[in-house]
Amino acid sequence: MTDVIDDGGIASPARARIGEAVRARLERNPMVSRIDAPRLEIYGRRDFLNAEECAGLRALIDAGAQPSTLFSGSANADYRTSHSCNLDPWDPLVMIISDRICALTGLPSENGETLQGQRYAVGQEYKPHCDYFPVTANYWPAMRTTGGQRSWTAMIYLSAVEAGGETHFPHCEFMVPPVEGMILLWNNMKPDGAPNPDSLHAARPVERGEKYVVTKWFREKRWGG
Ligand SMILES: O=C(O)CCC(=O)C(=O)O
Ligand SMILES: [Fe+2]
Repeated sequence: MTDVIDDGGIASPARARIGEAVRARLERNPMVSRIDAPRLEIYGRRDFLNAEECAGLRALIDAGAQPSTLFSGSANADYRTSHSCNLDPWDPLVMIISDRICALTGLPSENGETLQGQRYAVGQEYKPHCDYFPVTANYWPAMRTTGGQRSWTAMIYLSAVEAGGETHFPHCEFMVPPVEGMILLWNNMKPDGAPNPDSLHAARPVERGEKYVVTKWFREKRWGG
């Protein structure tokens, strides 16, 4: 590829400002804890959703779940073996939860992609990946003009898992076991606004039980262009 425009792969004052604003807001919130990882900005908050809200979202996922695809649309035979679906953005519960995530982070709702639901059965996993877009990918030109790079990820665990199913950050040497109702928030960018390779993460295989999550990815600009 000769004409890659690498404005999504390098430092960016605009993306740095997004990181700074969210970080400042989360640091002020007494319900939110920073996870101690020197090279990654990552925060957690328990009881972000109550049991009824988790059950409601699990039912929406059960109703819509299809075998997961990868963003690239490539075959995902063993890379992302979960079932997933985009949740209806006009569903009242989805609207409430999306608004709550925006209020927690301070990020504009128009920058947020549709909430995506995911369900992992025993043995299913999502192998190590970064949520930001590689600028060398064939889909980057389209992403550039429809909101640009992904900045923060917000992910909520909707079920406890009896064994396995942790979200693992291998470069940071920690993993988070699912806790029903807990939200995890991390910045896919470094403080200077360049993609952070240390945000690499995986969903470890579920060993016992069933894992449900919803994920919301925030673009640096309005999603959809
Ligand atoms: O299920 C998890 O723990 C991680 C999910 C994830 O990485 C994603 O949806 O991008
Ligand atoms: Fe991810």
